[in-house]
This record gives sequence, structure tokens and C-alpha cells, in this order.
Amino acid sequence: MASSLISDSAAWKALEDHIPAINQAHLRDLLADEGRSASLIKELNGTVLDLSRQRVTKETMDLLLNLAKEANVKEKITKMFAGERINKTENRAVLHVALRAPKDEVITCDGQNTVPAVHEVLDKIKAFSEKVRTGEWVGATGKPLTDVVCIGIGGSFLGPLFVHTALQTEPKCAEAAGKRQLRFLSNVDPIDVALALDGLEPETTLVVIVSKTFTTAETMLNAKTVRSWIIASLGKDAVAKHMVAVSTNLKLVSEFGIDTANAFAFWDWVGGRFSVCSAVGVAPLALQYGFENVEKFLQGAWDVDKHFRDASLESNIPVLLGLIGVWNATFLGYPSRAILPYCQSLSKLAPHIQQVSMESNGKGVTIEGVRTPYPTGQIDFGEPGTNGQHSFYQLIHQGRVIPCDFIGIIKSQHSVHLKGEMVSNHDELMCNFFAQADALAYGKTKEQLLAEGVPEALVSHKTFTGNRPSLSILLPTLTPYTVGQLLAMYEHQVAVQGFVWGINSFDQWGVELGKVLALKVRKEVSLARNQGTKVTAFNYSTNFLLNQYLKEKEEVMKTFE
Ligand SMILES: O=P(O)(O)OC[C@H]1O[C@H](O)[C@H](O)[C@@H](O)[C@@H]1O
Repeated sequence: MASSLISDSAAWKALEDHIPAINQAHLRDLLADEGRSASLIKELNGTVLDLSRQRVTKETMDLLLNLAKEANVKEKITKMFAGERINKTENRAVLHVALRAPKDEVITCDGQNTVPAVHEVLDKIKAFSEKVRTGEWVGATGKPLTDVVCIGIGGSFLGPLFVHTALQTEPKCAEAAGKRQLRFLSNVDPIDVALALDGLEPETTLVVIVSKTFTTAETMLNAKTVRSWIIASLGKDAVAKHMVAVSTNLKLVSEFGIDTANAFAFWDWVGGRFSVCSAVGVAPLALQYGFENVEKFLQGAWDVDKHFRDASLESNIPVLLGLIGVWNATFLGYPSRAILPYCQSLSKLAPHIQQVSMESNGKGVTIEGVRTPYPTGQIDFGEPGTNGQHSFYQLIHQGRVIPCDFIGIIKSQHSVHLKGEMVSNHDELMCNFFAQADALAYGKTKEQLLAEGVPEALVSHKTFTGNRPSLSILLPTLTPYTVGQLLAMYEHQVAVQGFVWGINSFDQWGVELGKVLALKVRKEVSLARNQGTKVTAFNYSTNFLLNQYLKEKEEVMKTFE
């Protein structure tokens, strides 16, 4: 197939030609047009998306939609849902949507309906989690397993952590969790092992090893370390009662010593960073919050999936989000995006979306392998508001332009209103949510400052240029259902961006080189430690640093087995 670059298309050129017109317009003026604002506000099952503070006009949106047509976005969505192998470099389908499809849906891959297999695993998790939660499944000494430690990294960690953090303060979920604990062990740093196991007893702990491949070095070393912790206290036979696994590689699970009857499968058509709705997230979350709550989370994601699959481009929320992302990152030249939830329970949203977005779209070539002459991907970061306001917002207001995603919740998980205070605590938080978006858009002019009597010498320091784009997402509540919606909106936004850029959002070759080099370093470190020799295998700097590091003999504080 001849490779064609989207940037050679007339639709792309029309957008480039349109940039000067947008550079003439200030958000202050654009926001005065109420019709424009109304047309940029969308709603889906109670969740509102407001794009009116983006640097776009009706013409921009039309041109972006033309670009989506030129890039065959609709066809690509259809191919994704049809189970075509759109992840060409790995020859895989991309079917995380099948993970949340209800039983009566048909989503095929290689002529096979995937939905029954998905529900078979869900049923297995339901039965297992209920047994553990009710105490029918006990540990080696007959005690119920009240604490769960999940071992996994990357996609086998960030999604479950995000959802867990969002649900742990939700009243119904908190009640369902009771005194149970869910912890995560991801980093191969032994400090993370110490933190994850601190205060836990092996006899009441269930370990869930989560790894798509079951070969990830960090996860395997952590799994072996925690297995030793269990064996040291309860003996070898305890492993079957205290360790279960989630993986696509059941052969390696079994070789590790885990009975595959206690393993929860998923499939190669689920990418790691899109796997939170598979057993990767469902197993730990069902253990903590009960299966019914996790079902509602899947339902929220599925409702957005259906909308993404069926809605026209013009009214399709993930498509619009994706187009705005492309417009900002590629055409307006804003390489970053800040994810700013005004909700402490969403504190792990940004780290999760970082992987979903940056591992997916951080590519330098098109799906046909041609170097992209235009920038792709976004640098994502974020913190909950109001914390971020007292940290990095200075740069966002007066330094570089960073498009912001503001996420607010209408009804808090925890309402407090002190007598005598003008507003409730949640209202106080949300006042900031509303104020920040307008502060960025409108800014503050020299004239306003002078009228306020600001001394001349300070005027330029206190001036805000404004015209800084943001979008607002308003969720009615933060429940398993809306967390599912939010997740799917971001997942599909990322896919749309990749579809437009013409890249493969579903592979991650960029993580390989470092892993391979680490193997070589490991070999040299082991040799040097065992033989007391100096490292000479690398460049001057690496040899120097390694020898400096190896000078000190490590004092091992703990050895198991
Ligand atoms: O689930 P695993 O096979 O252990 O993989 C964990 C992680 O490994 C790599 O870093 C990949 O880049 C990630 O996409 C993946 O999520």
C-alpha cells in the first residue's frame, strides 16, 4: 500500500491556513458569542463536556471534522469494534471495548464472538471474590483473607490504582470495602515492597500477581519476593491459598507455582494500558468493593463505548476531544496538556492517563513506518485542584500555554458545610474550578490594572495575557458508573488522536531499548559484585558511575529463603 501522509491532504492544509485567523481571535471575544458557546457544550448521560474555552470557532470545528473524515476516523472506529487487527505492528485486534460489553452483545475477533469468554472470566471473578469476601475462602491457617496486595506495573497497575483511588471514598464502595485493604506493589525498588507489606500478616493476605505477559522483570522479582515472604511464614503449601494471578500467559502462571484454577485470563487483543476493565482491574476491585460495584463501572464505560461507536462525528464526545487534542498539539503547537481534577479522589487520573496517552501516541512514525513531519503525542501531567494552584499554575497563567482539562463533580462524595461559612467546603473547591477556567481564558489587561490603581512598575508583572485554552468536564457524581464513563472518554480520545495522526496507538516499541540495556547492566553488575572486578563494558561515564556505585558493598537487610 502506498503510504500517504495526512499532512499532505487538503483538509490538513485548510487547517494550517486557518491558524492566522484563530491567532487574531481572543477567547475573551469568542466567549462573548453565546451561540458559539452553546454549540460547543455536549452532554452524555448526565456528564457535560464544555469546549467553549478552546481556541476554536465554528469554522475551526468544521475544518477539524473534515480532517477526521479525511483520516477515515469513522471507518477506523468501525474496524476497531469489528475486531480487525488494527494494531498492525503486533498483528493484534484492539478490543478493550469487548471487556465491558453486556452479555447479549456480539463483538467478534477472527470470526469468534469474544463476549461469552469475557463473561466467563467475569463470572469466575464474581464467584472467587465473593468467596474471599465472605470468608468461605480462607488462608493456610484458616483465617479469612482481609488484605489484598496487587503486584503489577504499567498497565497492570495504573488503571486499577486510579479506579481504586476514585472509589475508596465513595460511600457505597467504602461500606462494601469495610475494613478490607487493597494495596499495590509496582516499583522494583525494595522500598516499595516494604511499604506494600508494612503492617500486613501473611496469614490474612491475598496476593494478586497481575501481568499480561508474566515476564515483566519488575513484577516477577516482586512476585518472587512476596512469595518468599509468604513461604517464610506459612510454608510452601500456602502459596496456593494466598497467591492468584491475572495474565494472558497461563503457562507461565502455572510454572510460577500458581494453580491456573486460581488465575484469571485475558487476551492479546487487550493492550496493557487499556486493560483496567479486564481481570487486571476487575479482580482486585471486586475483591475490595464487591462485584456489583465493579459491574457499574463497566456499565459506565460501555455506555460511552456505544456512543463512540454509534454517534456521528459532529456529536461524538471522544471524537471531539481527540480533534481538540490534535488541534492544540499539532496545529497550535502546544505540546503539553494538564489534567486537573477538582476532586481528590481523582488524584490518580493523571498518572493513568499519562500512560494511556503518552505510551499510545508518543510515536515518531506513521502506521506505515513513515517518519511524521508533524508533532504527535502530548506531554500529559496533572494534580488535583486546588493543590496544583499553589504549585505549577503560575506557569500555566503567565508562562507557557498549556491546554488544561478541568474536571469537576457536581455532588461531592463527602459534603461538609460549617455553620457560618458562606459556602460549603465542596462549593469552595468548585468555585476554584469555575474561576480558573475563566482566569485563563480572559486574563487581565494593563488597562484593568491601571484602573485598579496598580503601580506602573508592577503592571507588566501583574498582567495576564489570557487566551489560554481549557476544557471542562462536569460529572454529576463520582461513582463507579461515572468513573467508567470518564475512563472510556479518555481512552477513546487517545485512539482518535492516533487515528488522525495516522500512527499506531496500540504498540509500544519505545519501551524496549531501555529494558534490553538494563539486562546488559544487570549482567555486568552481577559479575563485578561476584568477582570484585571493575566494570569496563560501557562508555566512560557509565563505567565511572557504575564503579562509583559498586564501591559500596550493599548491606542486605533481609533475605527470604
Ligand atoms: O502486564 P505486563 O505484561 O507485566 O506489562 C506491564 C507493562 O510493561 C511494559 O512497560 C509496557 O510498556 C506496558 O504497556 C505494560 O503495561
